[in-house]
Amino acid sequence: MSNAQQFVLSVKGLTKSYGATSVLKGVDFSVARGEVHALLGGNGAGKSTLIRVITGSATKGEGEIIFRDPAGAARTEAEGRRKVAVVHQELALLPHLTVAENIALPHFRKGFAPFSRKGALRHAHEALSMIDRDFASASVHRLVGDLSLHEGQMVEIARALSSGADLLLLDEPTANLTAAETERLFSVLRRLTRNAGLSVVFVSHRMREIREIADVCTIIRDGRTVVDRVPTASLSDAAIVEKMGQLAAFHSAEHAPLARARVSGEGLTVREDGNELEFAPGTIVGIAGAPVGPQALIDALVGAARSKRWTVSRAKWPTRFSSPREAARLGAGFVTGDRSQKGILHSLPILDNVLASRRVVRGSLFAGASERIECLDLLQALKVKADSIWDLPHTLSGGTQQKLLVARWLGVPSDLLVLEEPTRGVDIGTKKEIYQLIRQMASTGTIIVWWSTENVELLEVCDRVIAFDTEGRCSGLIEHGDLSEDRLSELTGLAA
Ligand SMILES: Nc1ncnc2c1ncn2[C@@H]1O[C@H](COP(=O)(O)OP(=O)(O)OP(=O)(O)O)[C@@H](O)[C@H]1O
Repeated sequence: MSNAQQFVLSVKGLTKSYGATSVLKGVDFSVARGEVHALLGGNGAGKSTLIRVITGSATKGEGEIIFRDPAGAARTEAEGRRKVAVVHQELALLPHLTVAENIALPHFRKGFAPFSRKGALRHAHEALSMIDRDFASASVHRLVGDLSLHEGQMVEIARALSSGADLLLLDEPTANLTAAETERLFSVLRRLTRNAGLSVVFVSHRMREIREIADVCTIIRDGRTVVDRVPTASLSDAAIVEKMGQLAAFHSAEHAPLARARVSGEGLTVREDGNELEFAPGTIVGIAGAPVGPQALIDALVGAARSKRWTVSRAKWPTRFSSPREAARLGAGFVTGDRSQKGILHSLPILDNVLASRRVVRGSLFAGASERIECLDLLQALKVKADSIWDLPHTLSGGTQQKLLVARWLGVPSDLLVLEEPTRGVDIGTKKEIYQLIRQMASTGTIIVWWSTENVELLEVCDRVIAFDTEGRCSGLIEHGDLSEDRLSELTGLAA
């Protein structure tokens, strides 16, 4: 078999434009059988667009896409695409169907195979058990619409893993997973690539995960391939960031001091049965652990709680906010981790997306000329490149949409800002800049509550971390000096 025939996928000179915007300008990308291949690049570089063109959900411009079977023979594009499974950045599940139906349905789409409920249940159970046996037993009958974002992500991954595809395209699959789930996913990927010859394309901005799982990498920058199939181990972090065009941002923020001057003012106390936590003004408080515990606390802090588990205590604040709107108006801001369903206003332009929280806080409804300037300043602070502030958010890449959610709260005077995975999908350079912007907010007295599934991020950013165990109980409070990944794993019950 020639070298080229070992590639399950070869893309050559691929171009793609949206109207006048040229997004892919001649991309080369080859994936060999049995490898995990990291597809890297800054926000807006063209990674998701490349995936969409490969899977056929977007049309291509120039160039060729060749799929090959295990014997090295070329397949037609239609045949090749049938052997590709994809996990997109945003969930693509059918909310009115059960978990089992969502996982099994693609297997019943060919020919006249009748749908078998029993077969679907068995198939879904086996698929989910690859990542989490307990979750498999507890979830197969549930409606997808009732799942949390994190649970939905597991279903989506299980569906791809069990699809029988030759090639898996995973676009930031670990964004909503805990460290333990990510580890389990990685061990399944290792097994399937080694034993079954599966090929995996892994898109991520998490350097540690890239190094842990990917044998080779390709880097795209501004729609062109700048690094083509290079062993990941042969490139340092700085070299990767440099190739992505972000070295300046990476270095300028890398050594930012954590220490901030003490801020005077009123803090915040939260209570549940037997627990009392005090948040001093200007502190960055991390939250770690499986979602059930952090979610209950966050819901109470932002006025979204259904249960009465946590109460909040601060002058002029009620013990329980009646709604997120009341919380925002009283000075409690929130960046949701569910970008697509709860964050982005899909039918409103970028301008309204950026100014949404200001409008709620100020009670204003109309965009004036000053708002446009404010919006452009905020976009500049986060280096958002948009053709026009009147464009809809779907014209922006996933990481860039995430920046809009963070921009919403920059400069809004808040006593508390709650962030759920605020750097989800954000590239390495911009991540560092967001850390800096949030530190600046903390230095003006805002209490920051930062939930992340990425332990290294908690270590880098937070003054203290509240840990929750897998049952959702508060299991400890760790000060910055005592923070370590081992300590976090111990208290959360999740492997680092
Ligand atoms: N439907 C669209 N119309 C116009 N421009 C688009 C559209 N979809 C994507 N783009 C543009 O294409 C470029 C590449 O976007 P893409 O989503 O492929 O980037 P990415 O590398 O996946 O980024 P990220 O890391 O943020 O997910 C961006 O500049 C984006 O604004």
